[in-house]
Amino acid sequence: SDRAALLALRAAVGGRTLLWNVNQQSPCFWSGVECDSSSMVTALHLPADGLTGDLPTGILGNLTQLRTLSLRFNTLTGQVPSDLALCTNLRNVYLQGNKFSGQIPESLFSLSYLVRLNLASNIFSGEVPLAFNNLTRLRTLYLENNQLTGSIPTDLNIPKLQQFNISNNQLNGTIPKSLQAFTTASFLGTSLCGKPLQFCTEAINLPPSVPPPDNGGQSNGNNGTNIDNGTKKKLSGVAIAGIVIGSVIGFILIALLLSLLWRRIHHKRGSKSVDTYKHPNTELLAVEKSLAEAEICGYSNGYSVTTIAATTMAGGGKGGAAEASTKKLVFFGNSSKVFDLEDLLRASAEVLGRGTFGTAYKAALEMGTVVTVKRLRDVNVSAKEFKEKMEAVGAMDHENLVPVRAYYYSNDEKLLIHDYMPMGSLSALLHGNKGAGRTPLNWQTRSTIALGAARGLEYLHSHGPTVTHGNIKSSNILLAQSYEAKLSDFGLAHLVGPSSMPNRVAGYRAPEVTEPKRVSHKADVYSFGVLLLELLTGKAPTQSLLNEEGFDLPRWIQSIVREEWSSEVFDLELQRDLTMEEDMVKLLQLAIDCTSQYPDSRPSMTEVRAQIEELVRSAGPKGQVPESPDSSSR
Ligand SMILES: Nc1ncnc2c1ncn2[C@@H]1O[C@H](COP(=O)(O)OP(=O)(O)OP(=O)(O)O)[C@@H](O)[C@H]1O
Repeated sequence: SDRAALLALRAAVGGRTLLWNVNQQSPCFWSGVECDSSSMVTALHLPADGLTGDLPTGILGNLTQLRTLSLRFNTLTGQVPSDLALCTNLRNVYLQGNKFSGQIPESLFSLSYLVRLNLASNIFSGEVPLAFNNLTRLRTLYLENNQLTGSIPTDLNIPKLQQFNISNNQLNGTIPKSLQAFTTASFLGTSLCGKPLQFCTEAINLPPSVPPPDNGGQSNGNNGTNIDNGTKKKLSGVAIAGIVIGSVIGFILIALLLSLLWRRIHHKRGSKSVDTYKHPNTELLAVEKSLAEAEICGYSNGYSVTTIAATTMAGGGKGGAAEASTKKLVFFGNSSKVFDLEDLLRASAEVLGRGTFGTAYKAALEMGTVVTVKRLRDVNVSAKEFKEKMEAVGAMDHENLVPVRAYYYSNDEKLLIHDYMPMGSLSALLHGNKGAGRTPLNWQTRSTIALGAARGLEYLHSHGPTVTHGNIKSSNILLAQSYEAKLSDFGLAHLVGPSSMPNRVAGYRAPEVTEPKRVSHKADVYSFGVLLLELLTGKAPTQSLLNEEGFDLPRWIQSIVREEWSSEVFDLELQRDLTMEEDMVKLLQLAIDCTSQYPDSRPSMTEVRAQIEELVRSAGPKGQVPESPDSSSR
């Protein structure tokens, strides 16, 4: 009967647009249809599928196992069919962006499992029913952009409601107590009054016992003015005193700040680069100490600026500058040899950070080229093996990989030269700057980043079962303009010994991986799944270092969503636009599949890439890649 119901639906509203293969006996393979193990339809996702016309009664009610119904952004008209009440398992109903009319359907109020209901941007009219109180599990209710009238019932109380919007309706009266915790954004474009809105007029809240104005025929406005005048006179004295005291305190504070600043500058001039010794990172401390001993050329962005020579060969290493002059940088493939080792050694360099394999520097060459130099440590392989591994790495060429330009090998120094990515890493973007200047990362940006990273990893895997990344994590996803993701550090996991794998990688590592040099495709998929969870939740799996009990992102997600999908898991920046929630839930499900305990249950990167591509394509203006932000605002 599920199959018959779907065919009836297609005949009624989607004859030309739903391209289902009706020769297939099971509807479970039709696009937008999901089934359970007994082939009962559990989800119907037909967003923006060109469905038009009235939805007849007698169709949806047959889908008794339906949990999710998404018909958003079509042109469906008329009333929502009353037999929806028969779909008692419904959790999620997304009907926004259609032309449904009439009262808010009664049929919804018997759906006691309902968690999400989106009726926004339709033509629903009439009053807001008190029967919403029946929906004791409802967490999301969107009713904005309709034609609802009257006031919201004072006794309205939906106990679990977390997301609510009723903006742009013709509502008036007072906001009920149970909704007062929502922000003004939930009530814009209405004539509602009371907390949290600030524009309630006194007249509405005046108790009937307030005595009439004693100026007889004068209007309320005049009365208000009289009261105001009295208050103003009293306040102005207090205000003046406040301004005077405030100014004096302000003046003293500014004077104190200036004197502190003057002392600091004076102190710095007297003792050169004292700050470099304050860095909490011990390796930086050592490097910076050697920099201070060598030659400090300047100080910018809080990082020491010196030359690569000072940090590597000329910094007292056993290899020394003499060895450097006899060795050469080895460039890859078509990379034009625009600089040589001498240029690199003379380049001014900033420490970018210390990673699993060594320290990364940003090096600005005299000719203007900017590159990243990674100074590898704990690489105990022969020159021949190093050369072979590097050649394999250098042969990888894909737009979602950070290009490796060249390498340098001597007994004491191993350097890797990459293109510098000025937009930094995904890790910095997600977890850095949480303050006022932060640019929120919306769904479109996050899904675009996920897609780029998936394509890069799929490309690596396409070179055979032994070619893996081995260290997928957010600091190894670097960003080019337009948030195009590029994987860095590929192939390095095969060069270092187990001792070099610090605990912080553990949050991404698949449970079966015991030897970091042996990471399978499916182990990469696990790490990629953790990365997706990080993108969706905004939480770093590496938090295990800060928390004694550890923070296993996949386990945490599973504990929350086992019963029913919960929007709590999504990063707050994603929760601002829940119109894409359905897609977010799909990506969440994909991430859960990737982080399955058993490698064989995880999808391949080709499947993962294809699914993310589908999500990006269905997001808003078809698959558009977001604009890169103005660099000055970063
Ligand atoms: N090509 C690059 N362009 C811009 N920033 C980079 C580049 N390569 C690395 N970085 C940044 O420099 C810092 C140190 O990088 P590095 O790769 O050494 O360590 P990591 O990514 O934290 O750990 P791991 O060594 O395990 O990959 C990181 O914040 C990284 O994002």
